[in-house]
Amino acid sequence: MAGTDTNTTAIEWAMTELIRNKGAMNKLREELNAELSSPLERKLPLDESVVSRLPYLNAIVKETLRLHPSGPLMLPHRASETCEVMNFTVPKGAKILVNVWAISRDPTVWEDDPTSFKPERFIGSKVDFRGHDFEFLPFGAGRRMCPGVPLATRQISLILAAFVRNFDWCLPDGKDPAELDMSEKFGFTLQKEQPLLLVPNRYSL
Ligand code: HEM
Repeated sequence: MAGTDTNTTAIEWAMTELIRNKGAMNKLREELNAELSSPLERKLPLDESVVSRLPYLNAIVKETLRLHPSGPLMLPHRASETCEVMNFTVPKGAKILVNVWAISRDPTVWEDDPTSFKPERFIGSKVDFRGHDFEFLPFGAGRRMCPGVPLATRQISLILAAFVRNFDWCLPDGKDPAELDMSEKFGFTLQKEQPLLLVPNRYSL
């Protein structure tokens, strides 16, 4: 998959959700202001060492990848042997696609309003995208899992933090965020059908 479309798609969906969910945007801004409060930190550009101190930002990245996994069907796998999975026979050589998109919204696993953007569900939760929690597999699992996880999560987090720390964002022409088109374009990566267009206004404390 590699990391250009995947990362930019994730950032676009995260900003879309933050514009629609003002409470989450404000909470992230509060976390950034509180954590990066020293006069020196306010002046310096963000670096990756801050990411581990920003739990709400981490939760936003996870919640974005839950609702909008950049690789909705992972990459195709092939069964090396015939095997049984939950009473289904998977014949040797079958091509396997894992529907990560559907698993991430499954109401039997994600009980609290699974189609809503709620980063709070990951606060205090041990569910992570390291491939051990099968209800949440935006980067796959096992030997062919995405090797770009550390780079992807740092890049996405840092870019989002810089966007929200330095700018107030709104939609052009006073458009109401509730009316944003959330249609998805299914493909190799899960892009927004209508690209997100936002207007930045400089913000400083
Ligand atoms: C939001 C960001 C990203 C997401 C959601 C993502 C997701 C995925 C997924 C689902 C797979 C298939 C895993 C499987 O089939 O088990 C994959 C494979 C892969 N990804 Fe990523 N990826 C992202 C970013 C990156 C980045 C930044 C890089 C590298 C710089 C990268 C490099 C790769 C490579 C090389 C593979 C193939 C691994 C293999 O087949 O052994 N990805 N990725």
